[in-house]
Amino acid sequence: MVILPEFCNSPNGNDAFYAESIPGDSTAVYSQAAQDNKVFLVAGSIPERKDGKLYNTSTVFNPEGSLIAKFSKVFHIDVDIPGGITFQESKTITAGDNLVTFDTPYCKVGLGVCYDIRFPELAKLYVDRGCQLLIFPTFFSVTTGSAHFELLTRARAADNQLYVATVSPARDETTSVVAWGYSCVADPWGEVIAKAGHEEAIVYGDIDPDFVKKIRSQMPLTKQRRADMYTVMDLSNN
Ligand SMILES: NC(=O)CC(=O)C(=O)O
Repeated sequence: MVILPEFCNSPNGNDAFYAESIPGDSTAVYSQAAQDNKVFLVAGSIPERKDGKLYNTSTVFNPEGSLIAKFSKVFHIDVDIPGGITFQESKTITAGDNLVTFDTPYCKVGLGVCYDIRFPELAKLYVDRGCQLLIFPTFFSVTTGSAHFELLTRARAADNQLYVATVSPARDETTSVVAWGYSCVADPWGEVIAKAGHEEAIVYGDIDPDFVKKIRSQMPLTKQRRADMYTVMDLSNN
């Protein structure tokens, strides 16, 4: 499986990006690349134009090149951190309202995009749907990435006892939002098993579904939840 970062075909900024429909020129390239290389391709995310609105959408292609999943970012990054980053994604992007999973011969995968990783309930719902791997194409800024990028990757992995892959663009100091970089993969114990620096790189992480089972049987957090005290309900449209 190959994973690309958030906005992998476009600049990222409050309003400076290039949008297209799905299917479109970019997804045609992704489909061909998945087929040529016989891989599952999680094609990061792209600004999607649909029904007069823009979405931040991730597409997934199987090794035959078919589009098998499509997820639009659920949570807007609307933040104002003086001296750091001001971003109002809700001004331009419409939020998605579906959870999306896809099956591979190896494991079931749940999708989020970037800021979605900050909402533990989303990841928890994917556990309930049987996922062993969560994928987040991302574009964290240097301000928030230095504080939270690895922390959130490890936290979602440890509290859900599954693998989490967070994939970032390399850092480019000339762009309006400078990406943090440091793509990484954390395992169900919360350890980082693969990590890039901030420069361009390919990072390889081995996903072992048996290790997910082992950690969950040694420490059965899901069974130990107190449903008599609280619940997280899946009200997603699909
Ligand atoms: N770009 C994002 O959606 C997220 C981000 O930069 C952050 O959470 O920080």
